[in-house]
Amino acid sequence: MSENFFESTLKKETGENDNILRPKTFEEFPGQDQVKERLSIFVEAAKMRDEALGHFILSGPPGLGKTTLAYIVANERGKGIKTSSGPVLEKPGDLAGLLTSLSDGDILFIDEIHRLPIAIEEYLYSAMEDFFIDIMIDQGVGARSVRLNIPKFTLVGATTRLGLCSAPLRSRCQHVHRLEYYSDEELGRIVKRSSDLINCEMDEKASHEVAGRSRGTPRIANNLLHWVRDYAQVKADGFVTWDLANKALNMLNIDSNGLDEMDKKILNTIAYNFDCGPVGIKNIAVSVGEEVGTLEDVYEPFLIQEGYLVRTQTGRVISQKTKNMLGINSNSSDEQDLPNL
Ligand SMILES: Nc1ncnc2c1ncn2[C@@H]1O[C@H](COP(=O)(O)OP(=O)(O)OP(=O)(O)O)[C@@H](O)[C@H]1O
Repeated sequence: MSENFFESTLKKETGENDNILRPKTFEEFPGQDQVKERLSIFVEAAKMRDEALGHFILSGPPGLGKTTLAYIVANERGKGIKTSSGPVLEKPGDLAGLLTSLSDGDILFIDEIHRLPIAIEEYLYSAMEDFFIDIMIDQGVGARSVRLNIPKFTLVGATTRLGLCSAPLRSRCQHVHRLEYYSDEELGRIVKRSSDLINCEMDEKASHEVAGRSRGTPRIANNLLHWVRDYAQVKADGFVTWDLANKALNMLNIDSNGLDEMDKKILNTIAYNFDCGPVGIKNIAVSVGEEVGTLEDVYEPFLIQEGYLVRTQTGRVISQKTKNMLGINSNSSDEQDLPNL
């Protein structure tokens, strides 16, 4: 397995099994209790008034369930859902096509909404507020504007970077819901549910091991579960014991804290190449050979949340917890001699 296991696993869906594993109701969705409660009240109220839900944004790191929650809201409201993503919508016509294909009350889910081109975003404003868009037809002297009325839809935007969503877009949304990393206990429930759905037998200790190494992220938990199942099938009789899960996960170079090779590379780089920081994200990206955006979206949030990394005004620094883990004595003048992770 490559050192970028988490990155690749976060960027794409697992494949055919993924839809089976996607919860379809709030009830089936462990974790994110506050967000779920707020959304279920929101849905219930819209149902009682027989209205479209107000527009809202789901923000948080990749793989935490933003898309899944949008589908659940549509399902619980009894309406349809169409999906697209910010970078895919290039021309106003793309957006017009999507909007006119909706029915009253449907959800339009736009992933990576912070990457919508500004011209498209401006079209979206009148659609969100007054349910029409003015489209320009032809160019030059023959150019004219045509008004298209569109159904009363609900925009659900998903973003990993709330800070990059424009103020006009945010102000047109009724709520912003922030998804947090899952606890090991919640991930344990997700692993149990998924293993039942894919007919993978495992003992409780094994499912806790998978949960504990999943960086608080259901998508990773599901992908690790598939790997552990493959391993147990090839190396044993298919039943996943703790020992087999442990061996399978060690093969992916994921440690017991859920840190993978890239996490360790980032922490080591700051510690040994940049004197524990502060160091700018661009320098880290060049040193570890990764894109700035991936570091910011995928790696940093978890490292910060778990207290390994601190973001300061002058750059990133490693925390005391990381120094302890690396065996770096804060007072030592010769840190280069100390062991790497
Ligand atoms: N609370 C949950 N319970 C069970 N499975 C979940 C939960 N949240 C997410 N998943 C699973 O994890 C996978 C990833 O979830 P989802 O696609 O909704 O994440 P996302 O936040 O939209 O990610 P991205 O930002 O990359 O688009 C889903 O296929 C689903 O099976």
